[in-house]
Amino acid sequence: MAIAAAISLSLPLQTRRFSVASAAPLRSTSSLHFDSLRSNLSLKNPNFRVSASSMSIGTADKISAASFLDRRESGILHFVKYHGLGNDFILVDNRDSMEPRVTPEQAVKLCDRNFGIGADGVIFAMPGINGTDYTMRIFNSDGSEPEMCGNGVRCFARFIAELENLHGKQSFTVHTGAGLIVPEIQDDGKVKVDMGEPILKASDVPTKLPANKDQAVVKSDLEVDGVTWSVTCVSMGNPHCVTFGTKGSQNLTVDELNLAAIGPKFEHHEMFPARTNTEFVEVFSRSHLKMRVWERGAGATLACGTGACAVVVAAVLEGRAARSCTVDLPGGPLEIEWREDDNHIYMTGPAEVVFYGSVPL
Ligand SMILES: N[C@@H](CCC[C@H](N)C(=O)O)C(=O)O
Repeated sequence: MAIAAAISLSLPLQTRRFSVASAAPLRSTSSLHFDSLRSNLSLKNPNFRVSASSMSIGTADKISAASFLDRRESGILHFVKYHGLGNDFILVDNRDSMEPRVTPEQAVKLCDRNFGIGADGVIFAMPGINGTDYTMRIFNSDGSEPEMCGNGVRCFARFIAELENLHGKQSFTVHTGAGLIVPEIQDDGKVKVDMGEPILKASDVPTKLPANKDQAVVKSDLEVDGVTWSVTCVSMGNPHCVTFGTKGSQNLTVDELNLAAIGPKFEHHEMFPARTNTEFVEVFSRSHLKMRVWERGAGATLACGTGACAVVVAAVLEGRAARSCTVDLPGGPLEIEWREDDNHIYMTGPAEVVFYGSVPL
């Protein structure tokens, strides 16, 4: 279900007033509709206020995504907010330029859940390079720029399908900091993504932990705050540290973890020169895993696509799971397959519109 909002924005500091009726995704039939949501919103205005007077179920007006985003008033950013299993992003149509329309500092403000739109990151749809159809760039909610985002690229695929007539084509190529990524929109609306090959060489992850299996770091000891964790390091273009628990312990119960306390200690650990995303994993069976994630640059999120891929790679390398798994995340499940024939990882999951909106920059 998509949530569509009718948003009235008044901009007291700039004495500008306009209203935006946000649109449902073109293919949606009915949606949760925020009626009379009125807000005073300005990213330049620290006194950001929102109040909702009523909420009802209804069929949202159908506005073309392309025409909505095509408005080019200067100083105004039109965006669509999407989520993939609760990992949420502000999608920006940047197809006319290789220069992001939002700076890292503005991204931090836009992502703020109290004073901004609220998101885990800002994603830019840009012209393709090196023969690809598109380029995807992303800023984390702390303003840093990661190489890749798995849930983000599923949202990106749905965003492109809304913006452009793909002439029945369901798949296209995307250049990212992690190389070539190929999403494919399935008939059920889910997106299956060829995420490429995992990188296991320690110095390329990167981690300073010494390699202990070929060039990889598998089931290695990592001391965090006086506790020895057992970790496997995997890059999906971006770095991941995967743990199934502390050294010699039984299966982890991930719901019991104090993620906010332990997560930052992994993220900023001296063994990870580019910081790291960290996945804490519980094994239900050889094809069913559960994880919680602390993301580099975003903190605890409801899902991480690259993280789920890294988890399956680590589980296979540690002999805990088969190559095809369902990975449960706080926001829902992802299907992950690490194929033996091409060494590529395939991730399948949903991507949904949350709302359309506009903000002054
Ligand atoms: N949530 C994303 C990963 C986003 C990037 C990450 N925070 C990083 O800095 O590497 C996903 O779904 O993969």
